Amino acid sequence: MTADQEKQQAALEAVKFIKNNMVVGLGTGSTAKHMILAVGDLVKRGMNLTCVPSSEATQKIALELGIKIVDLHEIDKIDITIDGADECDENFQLIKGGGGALLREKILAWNTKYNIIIADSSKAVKKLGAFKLPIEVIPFATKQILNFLEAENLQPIQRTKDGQPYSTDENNYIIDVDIFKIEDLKALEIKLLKVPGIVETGLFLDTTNLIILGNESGPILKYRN
Ligand SMILES: O=C[C@H](O)[C@H](O)[C@H](O)COP(=O)(O)O
Repeated sequence: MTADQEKQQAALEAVKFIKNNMVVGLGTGSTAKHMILAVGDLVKRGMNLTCVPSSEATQKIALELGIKIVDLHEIDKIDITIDGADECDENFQLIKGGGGALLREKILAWNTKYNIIIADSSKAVKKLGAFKLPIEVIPFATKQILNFLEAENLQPIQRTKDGQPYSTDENNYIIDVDIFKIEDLKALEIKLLKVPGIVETGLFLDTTNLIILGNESGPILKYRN
């Protein structure tokens, strides 16, 4: 089974949790794309769903499929959000934001009753951090934040695209840092979010309810108690 087949398998398993009349949060990325396609099929078959996209890219795909999209301010709470991850560990902690969508994704996750993460099996790790942690920052403060992260030994690298600073849907920049040696991720999160100009980090430490991993002999479902 290829990684992409595992992603699709996890996505198809996850959409089974979607029921009629739900408000559904749509994640971002290659795994989430399989899920959005499956949500499009549910809608075509007559299911009434209202969806909140986590990025401009996801919104575009969803609209092309005829999925009803609303802004977050138009609804109160999201029933279920299905999203991908760059890494997940055994404690339901995640690194997200490889595709730059971490800020809106985290806002959706925070405002969702039930969060499902879908991934191919390579995303499940013993310890987070082989994947660099994305941090979203305000452009005005980028230089000083890079200096701060350097002093913290986090080996910051500002993300670029076509030789220019990478810009998020919220017109911010991304700095990727190395957290592999960090033991206390909660303390790191608190420290980072205290820095003026750091808007959000790609650490999702306590929002996930269920992780679905693609697997050769059928999807693996890990429920958080
Ligand atoms: O910013 C991007 C998101 O956090 C994605 O969900 C994450 O990067 C995983 O993407 P993919 O499913 O393409 O590996």
